[in-house]
Order: sequence, then structure tokens, then C-alpha cells
Amino acid sequence: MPTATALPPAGHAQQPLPQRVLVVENSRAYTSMLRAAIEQQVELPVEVAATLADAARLLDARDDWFLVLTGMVLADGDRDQILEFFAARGLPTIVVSGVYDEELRKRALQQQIIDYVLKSTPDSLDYLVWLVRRLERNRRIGALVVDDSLASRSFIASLLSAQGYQVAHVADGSSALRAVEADPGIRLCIVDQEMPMMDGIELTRRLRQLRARDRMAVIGVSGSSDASLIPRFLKSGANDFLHKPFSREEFFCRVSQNIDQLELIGTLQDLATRDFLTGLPNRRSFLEHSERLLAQQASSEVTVAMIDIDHFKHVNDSYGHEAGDQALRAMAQALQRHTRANDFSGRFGGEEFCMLIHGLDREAATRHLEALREAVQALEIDIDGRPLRITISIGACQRDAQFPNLHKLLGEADRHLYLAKAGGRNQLRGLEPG
Ligand SMILES: Nc1nc2c(ncn2[C@@H]2O[C@H](COP(=O)(O)OP(=O)(O)OP(=O)(O)O)[C@@H](O)[C@H]2O)c(=O)[nH]1
Repeated sequence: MPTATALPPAGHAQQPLPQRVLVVENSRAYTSMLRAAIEQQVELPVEVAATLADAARLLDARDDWFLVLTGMVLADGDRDQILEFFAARGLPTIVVSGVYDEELRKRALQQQIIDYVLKSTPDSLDYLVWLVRRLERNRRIGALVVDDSLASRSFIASLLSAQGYQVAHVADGSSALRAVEADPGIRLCIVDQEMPMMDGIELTRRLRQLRARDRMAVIGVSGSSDASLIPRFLKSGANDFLHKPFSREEFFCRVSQNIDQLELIGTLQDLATRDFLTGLPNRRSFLEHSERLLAQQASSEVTVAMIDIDHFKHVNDSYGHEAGDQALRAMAQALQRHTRANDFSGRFGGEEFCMLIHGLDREAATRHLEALREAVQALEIDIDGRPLRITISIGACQRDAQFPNLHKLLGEADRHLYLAKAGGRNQLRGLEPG
């Protein structure tokens, strides 16, 4: 039986995570710049202590500390005492030092200190802001270490845990494939090459069949001096490669860079597929997703609904464009609340929304859409103390032999939407019996 030591499942942090950052530093000018940068750019609360005694008092007073950034020149402790003080508390700690001292840097990095940053470099503030944001986000990212050597995988897992990741580790390729299949929260896999049964390159190839490069980073590791390993790993779908032995710093830089890249791709994908104002999928995304859902649900009942806010021009004209935007956001939230787990909705454009419902017959789909219409009618949107009410008209169409594809369904739903408007608005058309 393979040895598989899985730490808590990755990617499912339910409880609110600690948010507070402590800056321990005696230079007021630097402290206030650092505090402002973290509070404004990362939006985390920051508190400041000038001495170890201050730090102890603040740390003891609450239990929601996430991170410490400490200087090395404090009135009540020398460098060793400072390092020991924070190491003993077990809090993730970054050393921010005024002078470069190679000996101190080495010692600091051995003490489970996350990083040693020289504050005199011109971009140290930017780097620290990036680092704090990275560590904050890592806590919601699952990482998997695959290595048949317990010592090696425990070491890599401990490096990742120190950077905040939710880490699991397994001893072989088959367990790794099962873990990734079971947990969509795993976004990083560190894969050793030399493993019996399935080597790292083969595992990477199989991992790629489960999850694409833009959803999970795979980093190969090996102590072998075989120069062909790196290109073979990369050609099999790895994002990067690390040669053993590597330093903690190199490991951190490589992993962070790969995760940064995944997040950047995610942001670009969001920009391309989400509507900026409401956060709902946009027209293109709705059409693509619906085509896929329709193909998958070839046999079940499918309803397409076009939903349009009534007299929306009047909302803009009477309350202002900003109020109109607020109404669109409120409408989008109501729509999301009425979108069941396997259904899909989006903003089609302007004040027009759409929904794809599956598995409901005409009667049930009618009840579902009527409930949405009534929920929107009951909304009271607060516009600077003035309540704004809106209604919606809905045109719907169920898939059958006459309307077999998305194009025809949307066309017919749109025709019924027009009838709903012409019939007096605030009503649903298209699902009447007979
Ligand atoms: N505030 C705001 N208004 C928008 C946005 N997109 C479109 N609109 C406005 O939505 C209004 C749509 O008006 P019409 O298409 O004439 O329809 P209507 O007034 O809703 O009337 P009926 O649909 O016939 O009930 C226009 O005034 C657009 O300027 C947006 O993103 N924000």
C-alpha cells in the first residue's frame, strides 16, 4: 500500500482567516509608509509596535494576527532576541532590515522566517506589499507535494505551509491523481521525478489531462544532473522545474511566480467573461456556456428566459445613471439568488438578462420564473434614502422539436419578451399551457 499522508483538505477554508498585521519597527517614517501601503493596497488592518514589549502587549491582546514584519534594531532586544521572540510565537514573520548582513540573512532564513527584506532598496515597499498580498492569498490555495521520500516531501510541505498554502502530500502518482481529481482547490503540484511505478514526468502528463495549465501549476523537482529532464518536464506540461538541492528563497520565488501567473490568467479570463458592473457572466460567456450545457443535457427539459427591466430609461432619467447602475446590481443579485446550482444566468447587455434552467417542466419553470419576477418586484433599492422599485418582463421558451437549439430558443424567448412588454410589462410569457 502506498504511504499517503494527507494534511487537511486543500482549498476549503470556511472560517474567517486572521487578518491583522503587526509592524515592529523604531523608525517612524518607514513604519507609517509601510502601514499606509499595506492598509491601502492589501486592505489589511495594521498595528505598530516600537519595542518587543509593545509587540508582546499587542499580540497578547488579540488572537487574529496573521503576519509580523519586524525591524532588527529595537530598544529592548538584540537581533537574536528579536528572532527568537517571533519564532517562539510561531507567527509568520518577515524581517525588514536597514543594513545588509549576510550572516544575519542566513540566520534569519534558517529560523522559519519567511523572508529577509532590505528596506534601503528603492522598491522594498512595493516588494513588501506584494509579499504580504501573496501570503494573504496563499491561505486559500491548495498545494500538493508528490514524492516517495517521506523526508523530502515533508520538507517541501513544510516550506509551502510556512508560505501559508493549504498543503497535502502523497507518496506516489496514483494517489496524486486521485487527490487532484477530488479537490478543485489544488492549484499547485510539486512533483518529484524519481518515483517507482510512475515517474514525475509521466505523472505531470496525466495531471495535465485532469487540469489545464491555466488552472493548476505543476513544478517538477529532481536531484538528477540529467540535462534532458528539464525540457522533458516542460514538454509534458510542467510550468517550471527546480533542481535539488534548492534554497528556501529560490523555492519561494519560483512557487510565487507561478501562482502569480495563474492568478493573472484568472483575472484576464474574468475580464473577458464577466460583466464589469454586475459580476455576472457576460453575453459571450452565457452563449458559450449555454451551448455546452444544452449539448450535455440533450435529454432533459431546458428553458431559456430573457429578462428585461421595465421602463429602465425612466429609472436613469428620474434617479440618475448611478442609481440605474445600482438597480442593475440589485437585479443581478436577485437573479443570482434564483439561479440554482446547475442553471446558468448572465447579463445579456444593457438592462437585459438571461437564464438557462434545466430539469423543470413548464409548470415548475413557470413557478421558478414567477418567483424571480415577484422577488424583483419586492426589492426596495435605496437611492440616497429614496426607495426605488423596479419590475421585470420575462419571455421564455422550452426546448422541443420546434426550438431545438440555443439560437431558436433565444429568438422565441425574445419574441415572448416583446409580447410581455406589449401586454403591460411585469409579467412572464411563453410557458403558458397548450
Ligand atoms: N445606468 C445604466 N443604464 C443603462 C446601462 N445599459 C443600458 N442602460 C440604459 O437602459 C435604458 C434602456 O432603455 P430602453 O431600451 O428604451 O427600454 P426601457 O426604458 O427599459 O423600456 P422597456 O424595455 O420598453 O420597458 C437606456 O436608457 C440605456 O441608457 C447601464 O449599464 N447602466
